[in-house]
Amino acid sequence: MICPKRTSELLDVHLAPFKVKDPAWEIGISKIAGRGVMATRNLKRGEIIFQDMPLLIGLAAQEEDSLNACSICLKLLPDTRFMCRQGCGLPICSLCGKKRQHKTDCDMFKSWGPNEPDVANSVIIRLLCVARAINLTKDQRDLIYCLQANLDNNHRTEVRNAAKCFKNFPTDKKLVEIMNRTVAVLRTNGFDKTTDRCTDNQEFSYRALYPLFGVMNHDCIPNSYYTFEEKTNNMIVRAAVDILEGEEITTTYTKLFTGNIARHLFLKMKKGFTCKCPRCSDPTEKGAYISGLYCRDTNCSGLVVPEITGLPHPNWNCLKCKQKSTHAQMMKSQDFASGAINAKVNSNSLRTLVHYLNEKSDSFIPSSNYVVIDAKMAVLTRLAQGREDCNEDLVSSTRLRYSRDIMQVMDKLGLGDSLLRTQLEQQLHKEEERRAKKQLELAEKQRKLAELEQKVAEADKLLATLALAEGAAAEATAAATPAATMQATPAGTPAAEQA
Ligand SMILES: C[S@@+](CC[C@H](N)C(=O)[O-])C[C@H]1O[C@@H](n2cnc3c(N)ncnc32)[C@H](O)[C@@H]1O
Repeated sequence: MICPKRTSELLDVHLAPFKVKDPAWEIGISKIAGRGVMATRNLKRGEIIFQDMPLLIGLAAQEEDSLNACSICLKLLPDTRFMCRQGCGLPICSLCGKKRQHKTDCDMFKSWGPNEPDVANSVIIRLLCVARAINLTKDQRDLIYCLQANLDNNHRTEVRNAAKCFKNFPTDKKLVEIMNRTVAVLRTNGFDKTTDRCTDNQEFSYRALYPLFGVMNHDCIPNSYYTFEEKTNNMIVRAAVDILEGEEITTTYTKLFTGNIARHLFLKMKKGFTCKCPRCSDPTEKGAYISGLYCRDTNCSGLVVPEITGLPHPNWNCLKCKQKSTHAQMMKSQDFASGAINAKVNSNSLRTLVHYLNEKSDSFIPSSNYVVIDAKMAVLTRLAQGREDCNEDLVSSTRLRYSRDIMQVMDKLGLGDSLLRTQLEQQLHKEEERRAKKQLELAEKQRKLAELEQKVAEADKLLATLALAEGAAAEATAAATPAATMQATPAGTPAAEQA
């Protein structure tokens, strides 16, 4: 492990633009693993702990990504004529084509001679983030070397494959070593294909190295969360809960709503370690039962959860009847449920999906299971994009119900603040406001109706009084008419008709 002091010195240089008198963090020896980021004072939930900026950033350009995105601003471009005309093999927008960073990238790749410079090649575009390490300053390069690099047999493959796409790829051992090391550092500490960010529903697909963030260790219930500044891509890390002075500041490397086994496998395979946090040591995951499935015994209504063994295929136990099941048996149930729900998630009808989740899925999978949570998240995302085939009442009740369901899971897990919680709270708030406004409008309508009804009643009363008065007047007139007049009227013709 490189000493925390040297790491701090290099980080100070990197983070000079954000220098503050009394930083809330320092690099220290971690109880979790190697170095870690520690709180230098008590921190309140929501407080900014630090800002970080990318030392390296570039398009992820993975196979499933569209390649027509600018290699500088990372924004999606029209899907024709987006390649640089200078022959470097990089996609670029008209604004960024004039920037210094592009000139540096373009000169470097041009000198390597891409085989087909006019054709977007994912291997070349993906390499850019790594190759940019060559043009960093010595301090910046030292910082890369200072970060942990999990070296496996595969870490040289990326550069080896990229070399085949150029005519004059560097053979200088030092340059190739810098790139190979950068690949390993990016894999250990970086982001790849982040799905955390999107603008106008367009997902950013980039890989990046945020060095201070790279020193943060993982916890399945992290005590911090991050957001990004749109224009600069800078990262802002905040306290998710109150943090005490001296406590380690942790982040999560995995999705939060995955079960113990899936997280264990991901961390083992991708990050090379086994997490021993309290959530990973609790078969119920703090009572959230995210991996929970129904007992295979049809007479038992218990939930079955995996044993904590650290093995990828543990046995499962029913918490009620204590019956044991094999991993393969429980995976059959999970696969069946995942298949059924995902088929509905991928179908076109949002109404059908909501109906399925509300009325059907509970009969074969507990609502706490991650596949149900994922499906509810998918519904909320689709609702945020438009109403689709749902009427206003269904949209409103679904938003309220699913946001509350997901927040309940977060509370059970003990998750503090996060971007997701903020978004859910905003949705709930908006929905509650909308409902309150609708109720006010309804009350106003009822008030007006009551007012009208009262007016009608008063009018009726007035008419009745008038009618009475007219009747009385007619009677009085009749009574006052002299007998002579009556006699002068021809026989059989009422006086009124005459008039
Ligand atoms: C991004 S680095 C974290 C900083 C690292 N501790 C250091 O000294 O530079 C990621 C590596 O730290 C270790 N690590 C992080 N979180 C861990 C955890 N919860 N349990 C065990 N090892 C962990 C693993 O070796 C992982 O590959």
